[in-house]
Amino acid sequence: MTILPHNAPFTRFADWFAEAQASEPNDPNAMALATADADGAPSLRVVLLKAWDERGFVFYTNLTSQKGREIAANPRVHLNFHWKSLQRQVRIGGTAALVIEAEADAYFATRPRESQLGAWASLQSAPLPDRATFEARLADYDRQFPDVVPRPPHWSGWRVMPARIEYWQARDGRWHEREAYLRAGDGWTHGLVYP
Ligand SMILES: Cc1cc2nc3c(=O)[nH]c(=O)nc-3n(C[C@H](O)[C@H](O)[C@H](O)COP(=O)(O)O)c2cc1C
Ligand code: PXP
Repeated sequence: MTILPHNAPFTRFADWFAEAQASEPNDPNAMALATADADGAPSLRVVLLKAWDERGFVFYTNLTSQKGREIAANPRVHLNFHWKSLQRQVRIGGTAALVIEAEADAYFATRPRESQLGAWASLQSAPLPDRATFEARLADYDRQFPDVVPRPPHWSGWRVMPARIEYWQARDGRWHEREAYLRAGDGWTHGLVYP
């Protein structure tokens, strides 16, 4: 079995992501994120990819949200990009780890003020009695932070460190091409998969 170098699956991601950024009309960085609760029940939602390199794929969220609590208890997650106009899918299975504080601070500082206030005001995934309650909380934080809005301690990034990456390209007759990379020590093994 051939062990490929550490960057092998990422050069393909760079190419496909660049093509998606050029061709997808909306949110080419949107990816479905699957988590599982303590009983193994899955849940799935879309998040935005905000950084990626050979270490992994980063998104930001509220750490007390459903996904945040599930990942803290079980860091095994799955990501899925579906670039419809390119008829491509990328599946990434791996383990999530929090980014370092400085990385989260730096990203949070780039967000629009409204989004920063939302990160404070939203008790993400908790029941909301009515919209006015959320708006009152937004106004409270707007007063509390008249200048710079600091990153809330409950808001940060997760980096999904991949163990398996699969590239899927649609072909006529559903004779699709699937190519999977599996982590093997410092490198990767690689092979085709029936469609
Ligand atoms: C295109 C799109 C991008 C989104 N990006 C994020 C994101 O990066 N982070 C986030 O916390 N929620 C994002 N959301 C909202 C999530 O899908 C979800 O509603 C929210 O995070 C609560 O999920 P949870 O209750 O499973 O934790 C996005 C939704 C859409 C449709
Ligand atoms: N948090 C929430 C609640 C979002 O809805 C999104 C994007 O829809 C994000 C975070 C991540 O994107 P951004 O940092 O660009 O707001």
